[in-house]
Amino acid sequence: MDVREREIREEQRHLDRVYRRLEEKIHEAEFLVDDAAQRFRVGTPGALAERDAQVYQAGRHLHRLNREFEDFLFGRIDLLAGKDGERGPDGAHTSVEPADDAVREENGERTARIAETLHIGRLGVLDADYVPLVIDWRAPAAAPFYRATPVEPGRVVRRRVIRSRGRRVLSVEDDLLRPELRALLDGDELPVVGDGALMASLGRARGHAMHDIVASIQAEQDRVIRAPAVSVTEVTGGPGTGKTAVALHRAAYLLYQDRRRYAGGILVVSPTPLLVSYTEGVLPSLGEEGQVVIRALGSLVEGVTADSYDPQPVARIKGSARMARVLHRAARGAVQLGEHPGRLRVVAFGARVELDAEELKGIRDAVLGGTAPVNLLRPRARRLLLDALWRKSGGPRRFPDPELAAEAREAFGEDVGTEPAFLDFLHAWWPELTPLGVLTAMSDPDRLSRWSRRVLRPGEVRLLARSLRRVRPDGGGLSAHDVALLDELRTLLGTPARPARPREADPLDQLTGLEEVTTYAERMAAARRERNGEAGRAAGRERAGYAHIIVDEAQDLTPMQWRMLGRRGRQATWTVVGDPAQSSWTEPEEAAAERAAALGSRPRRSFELTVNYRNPAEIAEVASRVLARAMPGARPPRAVRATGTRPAFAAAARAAAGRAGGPAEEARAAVRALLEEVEGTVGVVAAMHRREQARGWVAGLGDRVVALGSLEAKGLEYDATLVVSPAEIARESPAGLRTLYVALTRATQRLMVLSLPDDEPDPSGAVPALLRP
Ligand SMILES: Nc1ncnc2c1ncn2[C@@H]1O[C@H](COP(=O)(O)OP(=O)(O)OP(=O)(O)O)[C@@H](O)[C@H]1O
Repeated sequence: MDVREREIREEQRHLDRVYRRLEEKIHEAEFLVDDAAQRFRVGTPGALAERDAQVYQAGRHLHRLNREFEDFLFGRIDLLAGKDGERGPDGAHTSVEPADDAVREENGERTARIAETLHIGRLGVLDADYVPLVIDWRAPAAAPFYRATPVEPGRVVRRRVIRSRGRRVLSVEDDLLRPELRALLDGDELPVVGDGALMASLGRARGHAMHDIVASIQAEQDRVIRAPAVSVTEVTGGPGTGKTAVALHRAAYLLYQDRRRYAGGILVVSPTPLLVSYTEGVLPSLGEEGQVVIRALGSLVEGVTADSYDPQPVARIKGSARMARVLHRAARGAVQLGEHPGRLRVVAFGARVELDAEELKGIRDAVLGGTAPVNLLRPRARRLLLDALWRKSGGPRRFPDPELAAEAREAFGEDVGTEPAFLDFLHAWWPELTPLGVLTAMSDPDRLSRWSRRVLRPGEVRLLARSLRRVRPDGGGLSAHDVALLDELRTLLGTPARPARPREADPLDQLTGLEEVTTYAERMAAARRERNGEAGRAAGRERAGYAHIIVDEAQDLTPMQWRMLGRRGRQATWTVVGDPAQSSWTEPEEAAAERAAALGSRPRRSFELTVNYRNPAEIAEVASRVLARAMPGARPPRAVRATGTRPAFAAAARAAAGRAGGPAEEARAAVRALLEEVEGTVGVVAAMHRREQARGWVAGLGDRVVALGSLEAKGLEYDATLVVSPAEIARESPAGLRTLYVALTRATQRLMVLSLPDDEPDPSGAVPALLRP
């Protein structure tokens, strides 16, 4: 038997032991759950609450264990003896540094004994004697698995990544961190198998979902993941440096560290729904669900989902901080659009009393002088109307005594203020406004031009009004940029108080311990309701604020989007990841100001990721030519591997570019070639205006192929990418070159570029002008 097989067998033995122990735990948990009802009937209330909490934890645990993780156990470290003999709560020794006598000189050789072996997995498992069988990847004892490098190995001699499927160990890959040592494990020399797990995992074919990287997190990434959650953690790094992966692992780590603190919920914000569906499986695979909500920017407002894209010039207007002023005026202007008779007539003291248009306008202006949200100003409007009617009906004259006058005024308010004539008028004259109602009211160019005087230019007003005409009363036709406007309007309008409805049990609250008084049975019932779909809503329900907010692709947020996020994170700590070189937003200073306002004056901690794990060096090199044009002087991340294959170039003739369907034949031929070359996915990226065309090109080529507009490619990756017409993508907006840089950095194996005549491909190699050195 060769070394590899023997080592696989050994890990298999350990995995079998782990599963046997898990099964015991599952039985224990089942027993506790089944037994719950009886135990409610005995004991003091305090003891019951405690048991109740235990049962609840057991139920959660059971649920997680039953999900049969794909690779429950994925790592192992073999360690030298530590400086002190102390053990942490997970049963492992805590010392990071080796003991002074851990390494000895024997026969001229440096020799050491492996004193401790730890297995790392998705959950911690102790055996019946509290000896750790598996250490949770987030536990302090697991940190050396990620942190140790040959330069600073600490106690780690060998790091092993174990790949398994279900209960079967498939392979092991080792890194030797102290190659200078002769290390002995149980008297035998420590065997080393394979040549590193990172390379093995990077070379693997990709699917349509992102995978966790727990088995191969690198030291610079680990430092971000485990950074203490001081107020704002900022992470920058070029394409493929693992920013998204690191952000998601950080969410899991924070929950593990302090579940109670983050029970307030963690919000992860992604730029597009495509990126949400690409990444949403990662946290469940790390055993974290429920407390983390992943939302696209266009779905941050409850009950609203953006389903369309704005052309760049429109997006620029909608995203601009200037919109805050326009919306302020629109909210206050829209309240004047209600249809009403133009004057108010009531009967008081047996006579008719009337307020004419002029008087009403005076009152409205006075009400709007208040700073409260418009819908919340209605009680003030009511009061000022009644005051005016009281004066006009001669009330003050009738009651010279101030005390009597006050009483009479109150009675007057109760009589007149409840008359149907008055109530109908008030509802029409001070209508309750909805954000969507105001937004659609802005689609009238004359009105919009009034509301945006001296803020937007006439051309901008026309563009914006035209774009808003697409929004339907049911909320259809909204873009992600409209959603930020709706959110701003929601704040400007306010929500009037409604009669309280009985409170639904919120599954998130259950984890906070705030509802300690609820019984286990109630919580199980809530969980059942959730499974039945009632509370898909609950999990995704809008919260007033989050405990931690993670912003992915932060460079793309517009000022209005930062304002929307800021409102959700007043009390939150933040992790903000992004890459200025990939920004498709054109006014970075304006966005920086709103970003600073959203994050507040809290202390910041910044990290930079420097290694590109996605693109082979050959692709990274071509992309860096565009980076040099887009941001002269910017440094691209260092690609960690090479494939030996250079990007391929093809050119379509002028006739193809102008055809109704675009260069369909050429694109299909290119995709077919790429499908032959790679095992996994192929992404076709074209300028936004060719998005629909591009979908047509790939029709019928199978579900390994996806076609996207340039702005949709953010954050995604494919084994092979076909980029169609760099020149068109670059011309789309003032940030077009950066968008092109994004498109060129999506591939993990192969890149092909299809040029149109405008790309000015060089006649010999078809390399477009923008991509030539
Ligand atoms: N330590 C790692 N081990 C294995 N794979 C990794 C590691 N770090 C990153 N990767 C892989 O590299 C790819 C890029 O990661 P990710 O998408 O998180 O990068 P990014 O910085 O967000 O990129 P972009 O800025 O282009 O969106 C992913 O396939 C990810 O799984």
